[in-house]
Amino acid sequence: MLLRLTHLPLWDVSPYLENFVKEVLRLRGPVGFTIRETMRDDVIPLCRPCTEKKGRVQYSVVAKGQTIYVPILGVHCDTELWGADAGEFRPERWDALPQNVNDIPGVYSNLLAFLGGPHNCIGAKFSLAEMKALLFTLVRAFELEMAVPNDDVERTTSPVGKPFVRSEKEKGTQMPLLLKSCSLGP
Ligand code: HEM
Repeated sequence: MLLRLTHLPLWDVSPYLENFVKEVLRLRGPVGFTIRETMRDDVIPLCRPCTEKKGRVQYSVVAKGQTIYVPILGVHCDTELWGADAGEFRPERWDALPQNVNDIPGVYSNLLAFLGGPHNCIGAKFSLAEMKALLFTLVRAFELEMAVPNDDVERTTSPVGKPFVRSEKEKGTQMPLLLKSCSLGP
């Protein structure tokens, strides 16, 4: 998928790169979840009913001091929001998003990758620029390949997911790649 960028002329790279980065943040964003603590008793309206012990409800009652789990990647993979292909890596989806995703209260592009609200990520714009600059430069200059089998790479489940090689767990975070130099495109 990455290599597709090398076949595009410079002036066509930008929209696809934009879509590509959004799709990476949707499916593989480094922050998989976060938590919040409620400051007071409250009732939170739900966008669709869910089943609790007492039956189907349209709202959730929360008590002061309760921990709320915010499933960032869970929201990004929800088929009711993104459609049946929510689990597929498909940058083209960003050219025609389903209406449902407009209600996701993220600070960036229908995603919770950088969260929302007063404590959203202050590094969002910096990291978007960094990702695009790195991808644009590296992918046009090198062919990249995994140096270990795909299924030997896993990511940690702490709030910030980091890759590690299952058979070399003692080495900590790593994702070995093979880089082959290739000529720059037009
Ligand atoms: C792809 C890269 C990044 C992602 C996906 C990301 C995501 C996030 C998320 C989800 C939060 C909210 C965490 C929470 O409150 O539970 C956050 C907060 C924050 N991020 Fe990032 N971040 C990224 C890069 C950066 C960078 C490069 C910087 C600094 C240069 C940065 C600085 C911060 C800071 C200071 C906060 C705390 C803001 C606050 O509590 O008011 N982040 N980030």
